[in-house]
Amino acid sequence: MKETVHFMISEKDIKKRIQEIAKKIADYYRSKKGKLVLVGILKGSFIFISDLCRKIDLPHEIDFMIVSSYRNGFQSNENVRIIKDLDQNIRKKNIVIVEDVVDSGNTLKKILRVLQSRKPKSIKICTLFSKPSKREVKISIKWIGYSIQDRFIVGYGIDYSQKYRHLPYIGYVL
Ligand SMILES: O=P(O)(O)OC[C@H]1O[C@H](OP(=O)(O)OP(=O)(O)O)[C@H](O)[C@@H]1O
Ligand code: HPA
Ligand SMILES: [Mg+2]
Repeated sequence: MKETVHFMISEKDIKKRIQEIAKKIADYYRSKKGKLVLVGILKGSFIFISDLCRKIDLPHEIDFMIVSSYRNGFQSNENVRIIKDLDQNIRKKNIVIVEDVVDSGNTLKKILRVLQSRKPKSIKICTLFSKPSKREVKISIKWIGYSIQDRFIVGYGIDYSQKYRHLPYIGYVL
């Protein structure tokens, strides 16, 4: 049977929340030394990072990584592969990893291990959604848009089997 999408968060609410997070990020880095680089994890973060970066009132650069985890249906596991790496050297830079959803934490654990080894000045994580009840590894997240219960969300860049990324609001599938 085909899944159905139920409404969860409006476009207007997301925009407002992103404005708040962007201000917190700008305030945090304003007096810090070192270049600021936002690293979007594709594909899920493509809309979030586009909206977020335009609200961060500080000079910064944007880069992307593509990682793939082997999934069976709704579940990810610990095998995460880098498909596209960063284009730049991040040594001595301040890195903000921008994610759409942190679920088990396995994707971020792998990315953090790889990026830490390149000796950036700092690495912080910003995610629009976090599902604490699904966590399998401990990940420290500096900025969280929404902490949510265990629902499979879609829209605003986030997919179910590559569908629904284009929805301007957040829904969940059942
Ligand atoms: O915390 P985890 O359990 O690792 O899950 C979170 C990751 O899973 C999703 O990406 P996915 O690998 O589905 O690819 P996508 O971003 O291209 O949709 C999401 O965008 C996160 O990157
Ligand atoms: O809730 C979710 N939706 C889509 N992809 C995901 N990957 C981890 N959690 C989710
Ligand atoms: Mg992703």
